[in-house]
Amino acid sequence: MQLEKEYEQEGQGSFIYFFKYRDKSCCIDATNDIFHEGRMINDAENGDAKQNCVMKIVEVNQTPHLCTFADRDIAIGEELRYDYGVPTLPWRKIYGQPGTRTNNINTHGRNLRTARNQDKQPPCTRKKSMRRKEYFKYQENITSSQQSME
Ligand SMILES: C[S@@+](CC[C@H](N)C(=O)[O-])C[C@H]1O[C@@H](n2cnc3c(N)ncnc32)[C@H](O)[C@@H]1O
Repeated sequence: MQLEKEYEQEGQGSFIYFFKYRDKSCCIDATNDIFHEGRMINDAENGDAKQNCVMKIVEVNQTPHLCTFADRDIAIGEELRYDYGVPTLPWRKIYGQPGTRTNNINTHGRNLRTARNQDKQPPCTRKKSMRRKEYFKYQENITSSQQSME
């Protein structure tokens, strides 16, 4: 929680996923993760037409993994969204969609400033941080190595 506040103060946005696993409270901090695209998935409340994924904890070799599953057909170019499970998220108030449900698995995002910025710009077109530039470079490398294998 302390770390989350620090990130918030630094304007990093929120990439911490809280969940319960075998009766323990756990969290995965993807703030400095540049490789896993799951960290880019946005929030939409269950029942909202924009919600198209669910996040599940899948145990593999006694280690919990966060896995995202589509829960309906998703069109090409459609933004992925699952229910973060927190009724009080600031953007839900901004958009006049006060949360009424919770799946009780995480508490992403309390960054009102970021949420307001995102209201103005699509999620992936915000000013790129160094981490994100590195990520795109990584993606380019993968694509070019795939092409050279073909
Ligand atoms: C796990 S990140 C998702 C990726 C983020 N959209 C990005 O581009 O870096 C969580 C942050 O995304 C933003 N966010 C997620 N869902 C949102 C929504 N429905 N409306 C506005 N902002 C949202 C909030 O700033 C939140 O702290």
